[in-house]
Amino acid sequence: MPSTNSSSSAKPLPTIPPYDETKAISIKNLTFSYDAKTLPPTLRDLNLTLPRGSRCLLLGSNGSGKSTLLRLISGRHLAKPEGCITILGLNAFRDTRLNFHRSYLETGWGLQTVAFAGCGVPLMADIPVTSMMEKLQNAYPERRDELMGMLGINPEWRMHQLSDGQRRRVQLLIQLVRPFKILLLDEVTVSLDVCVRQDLLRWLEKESVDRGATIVYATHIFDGLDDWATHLFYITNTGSCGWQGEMRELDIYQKLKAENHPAKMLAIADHWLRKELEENRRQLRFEKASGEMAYQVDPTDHQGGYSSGRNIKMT
Ligand SMILES: Nc1ncnc2c1ncn2[C@@H]1O[C@H](COP(=O)(O)OP(=O)(O)OP(=O)(O)O)[C@@H](O)[C@H]1O
Repeated sequence: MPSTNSSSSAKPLPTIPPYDETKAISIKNLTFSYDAKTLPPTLRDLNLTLPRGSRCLLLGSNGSGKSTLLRLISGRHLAKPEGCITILGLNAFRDTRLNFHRSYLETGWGLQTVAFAGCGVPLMADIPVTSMMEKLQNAYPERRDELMGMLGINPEWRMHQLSDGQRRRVQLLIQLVRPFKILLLDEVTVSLDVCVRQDLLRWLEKESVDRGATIVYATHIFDGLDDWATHLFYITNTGSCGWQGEMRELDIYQKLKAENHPAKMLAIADHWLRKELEENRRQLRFEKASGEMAYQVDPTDHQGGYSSGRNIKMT
């Protein structure tokens, strides 16, 4: 697509003071509850340090707190103790300079509107792709063209006529077009086709290698991620840290790599999350058996009433 503007039209971004590049993202003793008075903590005593240019996968079961952690890093929630999360050396919640250097993409911002730098833009209006956040797109014409090519976006597409996957490609274009230092991704590849997803992952890797962008990515889809991440952060189903560090420090990963395992990340996730699931099921059976739930188990059912439910009586 021909450029309509020169890249010099991009306004200079607010500068970030020099920071320790080994700590692009730094989290110290983070415990977070949505309502400290009535709810137990969602996240417990988390610590994480990510250097500039790292790509960190967030792994955890449903409800473990991945989105919550990403929202805290993105500055949408206030973390306590105050200042326990710093991004590029700045307070993740309070420092508005970060709005220009940090990008956050989540599944939920999906289909109706996209919030970007405080503006709501309809994603389903009868407008062409080129009119979506036009000024922003035109501020970075080379990057826009590169992204449009990579995402296979036709500039003539009209937003109200797009499929979910096509609309998500446009969302990615808008959120990625301004060069970011920090990128937070919450399961954003859902509904992308397999080729675009692979190309996006490669493009993200290039951003971190060439420009030193730091990326945190929460997902349950591990295709194409076996050699993508430099770091891994596993949140358990109690919101605490199950494992964190560089991939090369993770023994099970090295073992699977040596075996040439075809789906290393999937195997690691399955190994850890299945343990949690089995423990959950065991506790559920125990609670049922001890009558703590609204069920009673028929003592003749040697499966504890769990497997078929046929011998469970409602109290
Ligand atoms: N606004 C909220 N108020 C109260 N509790 C919340 C809120 N949002 C999320 N939670 C709870 O916090 C916990 C973590 O939710 P979160 O969405 O961060 O998990 P997740 O790891 O991203 O899950 P998934 O893999 O299913 O997307 C869940 O138990 C959820 O019910």
